[in-house]
Amino acid sequence: MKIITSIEDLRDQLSGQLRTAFVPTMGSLHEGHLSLMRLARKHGDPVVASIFVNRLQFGPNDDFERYPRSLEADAEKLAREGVYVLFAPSEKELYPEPQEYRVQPPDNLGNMLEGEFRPGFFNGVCTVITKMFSCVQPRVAVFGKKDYQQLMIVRNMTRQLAMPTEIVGAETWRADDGLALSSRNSYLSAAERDEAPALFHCLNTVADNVRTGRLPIAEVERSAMASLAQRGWKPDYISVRKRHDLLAPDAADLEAGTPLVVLAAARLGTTRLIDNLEI
Ligand SMILES: Nc1ncnc2c1ncn2[C@@H]1O[C@H](COP(=O)(O)OP(=O)(O)OP(=O)(O)O)[C@@H](O)[C@H]1O
Ligand SMILES: CC(C)(CO)[C@@H](O)C(=O)[O-]
Ligand code: BAL
Repeated sequence: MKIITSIEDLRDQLSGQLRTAFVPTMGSLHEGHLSLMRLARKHGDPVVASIFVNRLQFGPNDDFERYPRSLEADAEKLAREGVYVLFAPSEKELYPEPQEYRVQPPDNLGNMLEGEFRPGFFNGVCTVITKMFSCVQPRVAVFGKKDYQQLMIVRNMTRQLAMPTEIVGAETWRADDGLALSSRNSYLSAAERDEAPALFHCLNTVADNVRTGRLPIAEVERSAMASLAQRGWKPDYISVRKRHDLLAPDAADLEAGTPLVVLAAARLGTTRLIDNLEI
């Protein structure tokens, strides 16, 4: 595996490649990331991964400085997965001047859920992904469903901007107790790690209650938020949405059996976790 830090070297290395499969990450790699590499291999060749902790998508009080970084261990894991190139640019390389040209997702999708609680987050994601795609020129790129709204926004962006990259979604990789793997899980204390699967259990309860249809959805969401809060969590949202546009379902949607997903974000101590479940 080649570790490349400059855009120019990356272009040289990948010139003439028409089937590149790309997996962008922020590093601190876990089994969920590695499952994305394996899926990428099924969709193209060579597989290119990136590691870049993108300051643009962090708010002023977010964990940019604290975000875990482990480039050497990450590179070993990627090499074992048969990744051809690891692109790991410095901030100076990717943002040599203030990034004034930005890619702004539409308000409806970009300002709800994660966008509401992390203002500017999706602007930062869309901007860095557009720039990464311009560097790597992938035919396919793989994103995890754990970041459900991000996957949808990136997919819509590539379609509306006619980018020549197909977006593939990967299932969420979980620990045996149900917790979605996430780099931020490393912030959890032992006691918090024991508590953390409650978020996924809560999503399952919501899904069960929506399926039975006995309670109004708003009531199901409220009671899920309350039960997490009672366990010491600080939930930002637990929300049932339509899978295709992430809008709240109305009675006609429920009647028609429109596919739904429940999305959640909550703080456990100082760690903010997100997860979701297709119903
Ligand atoms: N458990 C998982 N299963 C499948 N894909 C995942 C999982 N965790 C992360 N990914 C995907 O890996 C890609 C890179 O994500 P990222 O580097 O932010 O990792 P992360 O574990 O989500 O970290 P964070 O703690 O920042 O949320 C994204 O497409 C993300 O959706
Ligand atoms: C897609 C991404 C690598 C962009 O920085 C990041 O948002 C992530 O790791 O999910
Ligand atoms: N996993 C998505 C990137 C972020 O939370 O900043």
